[in-house]
Amino acid sequence: MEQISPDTSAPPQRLIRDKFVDRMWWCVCSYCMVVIPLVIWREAALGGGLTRMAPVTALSVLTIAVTPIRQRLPQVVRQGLPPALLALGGLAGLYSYGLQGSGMTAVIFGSVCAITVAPLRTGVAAVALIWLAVIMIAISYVRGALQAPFGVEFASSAVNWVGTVTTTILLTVYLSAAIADYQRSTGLLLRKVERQRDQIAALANHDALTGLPSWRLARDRLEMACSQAVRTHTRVAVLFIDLDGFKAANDSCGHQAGDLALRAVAQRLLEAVRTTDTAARIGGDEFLVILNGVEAEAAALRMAEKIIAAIATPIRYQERQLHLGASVGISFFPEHGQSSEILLEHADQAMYRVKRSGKNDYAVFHDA
Ligand SMILES: Nc1nc2c(ncn2[C@@H]2O[C@H](COP(=O)(O)OP(=O)(O)OP(=O)(O)O)[C@@H](O)[C@H]2O)c(=O)[nH]1
Repeated sequence: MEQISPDTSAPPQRLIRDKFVDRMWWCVCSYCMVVIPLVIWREAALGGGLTRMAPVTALSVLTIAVTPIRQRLPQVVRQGLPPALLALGGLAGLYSYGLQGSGMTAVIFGSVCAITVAPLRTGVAAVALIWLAVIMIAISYVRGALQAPFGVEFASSAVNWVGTVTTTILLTVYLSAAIADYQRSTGLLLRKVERQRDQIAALANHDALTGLPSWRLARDRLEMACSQAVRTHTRVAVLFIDLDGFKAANDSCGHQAGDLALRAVAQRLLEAVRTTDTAARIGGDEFLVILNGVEAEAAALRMAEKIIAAIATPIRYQERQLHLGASVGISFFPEHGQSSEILLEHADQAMYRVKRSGKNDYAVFHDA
């Protein structure tokens, strides 16, 4: 799996943009290496020297020269030079040869680069200026104020076509690769963000120690179970389980033993309930079981007995045995409440009744 970057100090968007700028730099550098001899060739063929393209040729030479030290250039220069060079070269080409050179290609790619690397407003302003210049050049040609220095004869010559086709292919290949890479990196970043979002959601919805759903997720499941029970004319049972003797086990054997006991209880609850039911940890030594589609109260009571028996089985910790019990309070939807909060509160009250009357047993909520 490709890493976006090992450097975690810089924001990922900047790392992706820096990578794109570097690819773009190589693209422009190779373009310059091909364009300089082609321009010289073309200008020599026309017999006009380097007069028209001289400033762009000089800028191209400068770009090639500073390529080895591009990382040390100020960020604004590193990001701005390649699109500026493409756009200026393109405009100079359009100005000099009209549509008979590869000027338009360079202008288009220069605009794409400017809008990709610059902040939105600057990019839009730069592209607007570039295209204003294109329109002015076009109007000058249409009105006859500007004329290409060669006629049909040169336009159909090998020199002109080799120059136009080569530079267009070069720009297309390099910039397409750079843009594809940019998109891939952005996709990777998005997937990373999605994974982290899922992890955060999982952490919020699950208890870190036991892996059981937290109250947050259990509440959603309880609400769904209640809606389903209304449709199927069944009931939902909420079993509030508080461990007995947990503090003593924790105090005598240590916190690690307590953690192990909590994980063991979670495992036993999962084994006791159906996969369609929910076992959750909602507090220190408090668990919740939600039974869906309960048809008769007796089924929930049998489940309470099963859970009490499962938790009563001693838990082995090193050379010792941890003995726990469970006090279980039960409430039913719809008769004991319409909302998840009320159902939980009533199951809690029933559980306290068990605690007060000797623990390790179950009781169903009643109003009295
Ligand atoms: N090891 C461990 N202990 C915890 C954790 N969360 C809460 N506790 C401890 O669990 C204990 C819960 O106390 P009580 O509810 O009074 O325990 P109890 O002995 O079962 O008492 P009753 O509920 O009155 O029967 C406290 O000592 C908490 O410190 C945890 O994640 N790990």
